[in-house]
This record gives sequence, structure tokens and C-alpha cells, in this order.
Amino acid sequence: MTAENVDVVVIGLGPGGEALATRLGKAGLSVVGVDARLVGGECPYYACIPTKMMVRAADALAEARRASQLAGSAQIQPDWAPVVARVRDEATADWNDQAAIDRLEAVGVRFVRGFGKITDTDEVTVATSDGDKVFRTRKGIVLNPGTDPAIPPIDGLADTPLWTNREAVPATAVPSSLIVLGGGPVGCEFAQVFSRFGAKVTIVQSPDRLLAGDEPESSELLRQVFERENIRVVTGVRATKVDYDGAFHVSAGNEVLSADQLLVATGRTRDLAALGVKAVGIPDDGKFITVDDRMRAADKVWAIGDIAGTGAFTHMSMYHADIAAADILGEDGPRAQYHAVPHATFTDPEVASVGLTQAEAEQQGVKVRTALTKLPESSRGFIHKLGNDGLIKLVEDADRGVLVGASVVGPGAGEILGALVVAVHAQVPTTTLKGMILAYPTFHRAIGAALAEL
Ligand SMILES: Cc1cc2nc3c(=O)[nH]c(=O)nc-3n(C[C@H](O)[C@H](O)[C@H](O)COP(=O)(O)OP(=O)(O)OC[C@H]3O[C@@H](n4cnc5c(N)ncnc54)[C@H](O)[C@@H]3O)c2cc1C
Ligand SMILES: NC(=O)c1ccc[n+]([C@@H]2O[C@H](COP(=O)([O-])OP(=O)(O)OC[C@H]3O[C@@H](n4cnc5c(N)ncnc54)[C@H](O)[C@@H]3O)[C@@H](O)[C@H]2O)c1
Repeated sequence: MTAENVDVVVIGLGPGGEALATRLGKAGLSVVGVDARLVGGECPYYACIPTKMMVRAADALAEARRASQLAGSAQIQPDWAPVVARVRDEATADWNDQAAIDRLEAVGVRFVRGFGKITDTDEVTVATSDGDKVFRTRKGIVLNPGTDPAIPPIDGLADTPLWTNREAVPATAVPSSLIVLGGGPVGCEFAQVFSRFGAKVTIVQSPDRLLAGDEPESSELLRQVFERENIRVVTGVRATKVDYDGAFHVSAGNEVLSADQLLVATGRTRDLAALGVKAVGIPDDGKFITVDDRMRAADKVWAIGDIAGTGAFTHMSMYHADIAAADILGEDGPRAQYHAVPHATFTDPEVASVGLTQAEAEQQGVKVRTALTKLPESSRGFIHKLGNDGLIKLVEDADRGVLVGASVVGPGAGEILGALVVAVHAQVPTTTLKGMILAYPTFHRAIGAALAEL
């Protein structure tokens, strides 16, 4: 088969791949963007955007329920139909990516729908509905394949009509009861959404706490809020068997949990062998592709996004895209650094953090000093009253006198975190931070209270 010569092929057009292809196209390179599914990847169609629309709706219900104690009587009749309509019409255009394809083509990028595989050094073969297309690349190949939901090998699970995020996002009805397998960000966000819309929800999480990558204090606070909202949280237990007879029956620990629906949110996976990475010397038996600080994975091969293993977030994929694009264009761009990576889980309260947790800092041999303040004890927390659950925890490198990590739980925690991202990123001395004037009465003013404890 004759190969077409192009400058760059981008395999997988997640948020990073789409941004990178756009930038290279604008710079005048001949770029082929390949995606087997939808241009934009998981985030706009099955993840960040539609789930945060669901969260927005669920939060509106929670605030309306709080009104009766703060502002008078409010009649609430949850209705999933507006959520279904927003997700279908506003977030995903009914899971149609034509607008994204048009945007790419407008900057000269050629889009090919199909499954891309590296078949030789500098060569990509795309399996399309019209047969294979082969491209030879002058400048290189960028891998942005993202991840699929991982389905754990639990006896009886595989053949059931389980949900992952890809079925939960387009769901047109709220199940009356739901078991959520996995208490990470995906599991926690969906659990609270469906619970607030009326489902009886149980989370089964194998580690001993929710959001196991966050601070233990954040996990514990979220568990308290969830239990207060009648979400059952079962931790330290692994599901061993699933039976389906029209309802799901999950054996976990000493009990069998039953529910109408099962949502599997136990992490993500990608088959590297199917991507053909071995052809360019990249091991294909791991979970991630190792990259350097310019996102280089092999000679003339770059890997960006979740697959690089530096944090599975849209902002990370976009960050990688900028760095790899600059390298491909021969620009002297910044190198990747990861000492101040932020993330927010959009539960209510939100759980957000940047940099190292206390445990991570201690593992790295940092002489750690920590401080913790509770938001209900702040003026703004006192005023806010219902829904004021929250905390701010700071992790300081006591020798250097700078913050190396911070966590915020609370209303708008992802926004409050912004100030702490600046502090950790720029390594602002703690003494300088202590001199800041923080507006009264804001939630972020509690950062000052935490700093005073250091
Ligand atoms: C439910 C949920 C909620 C989330 N919420 C947030 C959030 O609020 N904030 C946040 O920052 N992150 C969130 N994330 C994570 C976020 O979705 C990902 O980190 C983000 O999509 C970046 O992924 P990526 O760029 O690596 O690729 P992806 O978005 O996974 O896209 C990869 C693309 O590559 C394609 N592809 C793969 N292999 C091939 C191949 N061989 N050939 C052709 N095409 C291929 C796929 O079809 C896909 O379109 C969430 C994730 C989930 C599951
Ligand atoms: N707001 C956000 O930024 C956001 C939201 C959702 C997802 N994400 C990203 O997407 C990725 C995937 O999220 P996720 O929540 O699916 O994965 P995760 O790996 O973060 O959490 C899954 C949890 O399920 C547990 N688990 C695994 N197998 C289990 C089993 N058999 N039974 C019970 N528990 C089990 C894991 O130990 C883990 O604690 C994450 O890396 C996250 O960064 C980000």
C-alpha cells in the first residue's frame, strides 16, 4: 500500500491532541489527526463537561433543600429531564463531533476517523471503515490515546449490563438504587449526583477511604457528608462476585449488596500493544508511556495526556500539548515540571489539592510542618452555615520555608485553591504569604488562619 507523506500524525484527539494538532496546523505543518471515537476525547462527551453539568444540577437541588432552613419554604421535585437535555444538547451535541472536526479542518488539519497504530519507525497505519490508510511522518508521531474505563476481573461482572462513565453520562433515567464500585473522583462525583436525584447509593471502595490519593482529612470529611446525605460508604472491601438477575447482587466482604444498577468506577486502562508502540522501542506491557520533560517518548515520538502517567486531568493533557508542540516546532519552550499539579473533585463540598500530600512529602524526606483549619470556624463558614463543611490543610517544607502542598475542602474549593497553586508553583516564602491581606469575609481568608498555625 502506498504511504502518504505528512509532517505529523496525532493518534488520539483528546483535549491535548486536539489542541496540539490545532497549533501545528496553524503553524503551517501538514498534520493528520486520527481518532477512533470522538474528536475531543473523553472530557467533552463522557467526562468533565457533562458530569459537571450533572453536578451543577445536583448542587442546585441541595441548595434548594437548604433554603427551607435559611430562607423559607421551597418545594423541590427533582427532575432528571433538564439534565438529560443539557448533556445531550449543550455538552455533547448528541455525541456528535462535527463542530470539532470543522475547527480542525479550518486550520488545515486533516481528520481521519479510525484506529491508529504505529507500524514502523515514522509510520502510522489507520484502520478506517474504508480500509487501511498509511502515513509516513517527516517530523514525528504524537500519542494522545487517553484511557478506557477499566473493568476489574470480578467473577460474574463482565457479562452484566453494568455502567461505566460512558453509560452513566447518557443515562436517561435515575436508577432507584445504585452500587458504585470505586470511590475515586469518578465514583464520588456520580454517587452524589444520583443520590441527590433520588437513587439509594452505596459506594464500595477497596482502599480504607474515599479519594485515596487526597489527604486523609479530606477523605474523612467527605465520608461524613456522604453518610449524612444517606450515601452508604463501604471501605476496605473488595467486591468478589457479581450476580445479575434483573438487579445486581454484589458480594463484598461479609454481605451481598443489591441494587438496580451498578456503576464501575475503578480506574482506567489503555492497551499499549494495540497502539504498536513496540515498533518504536517503547515497552507495551505497562500502564503508561515514560516521557521526558519535553514529552518525548522515543526518537520523533511524543506522548501526552493520561497516558504519560503524570495525572489524569484535562489541564494536564493541555499542559503537555503546549510543551510537545513547542518541541516539534523547534521552539525553546518551557520544560514540564510537576511540583504544583492541582486537581479538584467536584463533590459538594469540593475536594481540591495541589502539590504533595503530607504523606508524599514525608516519603520524599521533606521535613514537614502542617497546619489545618476548619471552614465552619471561619467567619464566612459561620455565615454560610448549611453546606459549610470544609477545611484547609497546608504542607510546608520547614527547612525551605515554602509550601509544597495544600488541600482545600469546601464550597468552591477548586476556586479557593487558586491562591495556593500560586504559592506552591512559585515557591513563595511562607513568611511572605503570612503578610497577605485577605478579603473579609471570604472562604479564602481561611488560608490566613491556616498559615498562622504553621
Ligand atoms: C467521569 C470522568 C470525569 C472527569 N472529570 C474531570 C474533570 O472534572 N477535570 C479534569 O481535569 N479531568 C477530568 N477527567 C479526566 C479527563 O477526562 C482526562 O484526563 C482527559 O480527557 C484527558 O485525556 P487525554 O487527553 O489523555 O485523552 P482522552 O480524553 O481519553 O482522549 C483520547 C482519545 O484518543 C482516542 N484513541 C485512543 N486510542 C486511539 C487509537 N489507537 N487510534 C485512534 N484514536 C484513539 C480515543 O477515542 C479518544 O477520543 C474525568 C474523567 C472521567 C472518566
Ligand atoms: N474532577 C476531576 O479532576 C476528575 C474527575 C473524575 C476523574 N478524574 C480522573 O480520572 C481518573 C479515573 O478516575 P477513577 O475514579 O475511575 O479512578 P481512581 O483510580 O482514581 O479511583 C478508583 C478507586 O477504585 C478503587 N478500586 C479499584 N478496584 C476496585 C474494586 N474491585 N472494588 C472496589 N474499589 C476498587 C481503587 O483502589 C481506587 O481507589 C483519575 O485518575 C482521575 O484523576 C478526574
